[in-house]
Amino acid sequence: MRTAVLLFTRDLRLHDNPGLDLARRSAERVVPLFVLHEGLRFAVPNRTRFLSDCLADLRDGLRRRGGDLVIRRGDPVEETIRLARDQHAQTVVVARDVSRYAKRREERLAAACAEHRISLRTVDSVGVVPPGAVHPANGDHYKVFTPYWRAWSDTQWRDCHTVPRKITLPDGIDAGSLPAGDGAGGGETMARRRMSRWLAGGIADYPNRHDDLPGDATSRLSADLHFGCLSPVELATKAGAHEAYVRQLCWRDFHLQVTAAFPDLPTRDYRPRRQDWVDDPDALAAWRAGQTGYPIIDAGLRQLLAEGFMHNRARMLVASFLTKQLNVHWTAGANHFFDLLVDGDIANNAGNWQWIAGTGNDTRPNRQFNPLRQAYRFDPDGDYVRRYVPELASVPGAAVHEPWKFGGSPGYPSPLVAPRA
Ligand SMILES: Cc1cc2nc3c(=O)[nH]c(=O)nc-3n(C[C@H](O)[C@H](O)[C@H](O)COP(=O)(O)OP(=O)(O)OC[C@H]3O[C@@H](n4cnc5c(N)ncnc54)[C@H](O)[C@@H]3O)c2cc1C
Repeated sequence: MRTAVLLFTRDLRLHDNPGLDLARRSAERVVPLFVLHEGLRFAVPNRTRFLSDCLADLRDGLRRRGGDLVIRRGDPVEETIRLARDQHAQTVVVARDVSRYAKRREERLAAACAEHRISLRTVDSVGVVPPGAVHPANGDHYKVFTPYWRAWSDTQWRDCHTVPRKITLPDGIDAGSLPAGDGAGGGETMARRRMSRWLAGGIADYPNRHDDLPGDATSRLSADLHFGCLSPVELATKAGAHEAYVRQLCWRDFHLQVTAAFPDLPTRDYRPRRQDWVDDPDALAAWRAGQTGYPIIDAGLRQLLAEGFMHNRARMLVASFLTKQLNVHWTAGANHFFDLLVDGDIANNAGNWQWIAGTGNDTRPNRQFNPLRQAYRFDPDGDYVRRYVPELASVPGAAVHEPWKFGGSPGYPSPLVAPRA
């Protein structure tokens, strides 16, 4: 009987999983494996808690189908090869990914598999359209979103794979212990519930409400997509005619294909256009703590501290404030986001930070968001600010956006830089 080891990475689902489908087609016995690579920069508490839930849920789903999720700790390549050799596996399956870490893992896996005469098979599962599948005539990736969106919209998406009814694991494998979880809401089961609710409700209002800061009317599926608890192909297919929403999934693919072509995106300017960066540790510390004296900025940053999430509009405002008003380098802000976001994602985080900072794929690199105008527009009654900035909770209405106009509020700082109308 043939055996395949399926190395799960961030495709933690049974529905529409190309790796699982390929492993089952290439062998009668499948060893689903996840390797906890502890000490990685990626492994911050907010994400490891969510990941623990994802793994527990995946194990449950695999067990219900006769299989299991084998957990190992250590280097993913060494552990995969060790298990493949112990089980006399002929095949290892893994999903391709775009970060430098993932590419290096795949290269090392390919070398180790070749050394041990194991066949390595790779699949695409990270985006709707695989990175590199569409590219302009004169280059390997799209540098600007709109032409990418046109090309992306013209592609035929693959069909979704069905969920396997049965998975056969070789006998006698030690499944290993799950990391401790504490109910952070991760995992395919919860993700699919969130997706169903979203498709049946909120998505219809997305074009009108996606920027409604207090309304919190976006899908909140970013962490599910990041960990692959949801298939982006399935979500995009089901979202169908809701173009405004599908376009956001295309933005996700856009940053994936930029990162695939420029894996230094999280550390190096994509377009080194700016020399005016300022080293200001005090301003950076105030920004991180949500103590800038600009209520709309502080509300966003405090949402991040409290929830490990921030509304997209607030992400844009706080990033613009740091990089265009304080002139602090975008990597400082991106690192802070990456430390806290449950959906923290190399491609999306770096791609968006560079877009805002004017060093990335923006066609208008000098764009600045005026925090006051944006506050009145997207939080017209001040509810978002009052929710996250308790020092201002008793200030009624939109007056909350300019506390300096009524002499300030006890315990709330004055603005770090002079307000502009
Ligand atoms: C400075 C900054 C940093 C960001 N960092 C991240 C990050 O680390 N991880 C992350 O997933 N998103 C990031 N985003 C993009 C976006 O803010 C989040 O994806 C979104 O807020 C998640 O909420 P949602 O799932 O309710 O989004 P929805 O509005 O419901 O959008 C649906 C999905 O589309 C994708 N999407 C939406 N907006 C964008 C965008 N601008 N770029 C790429 N994909 C998008 C996401 O996968 C999202 O889940 C960042 C944006 C900015 C401005």
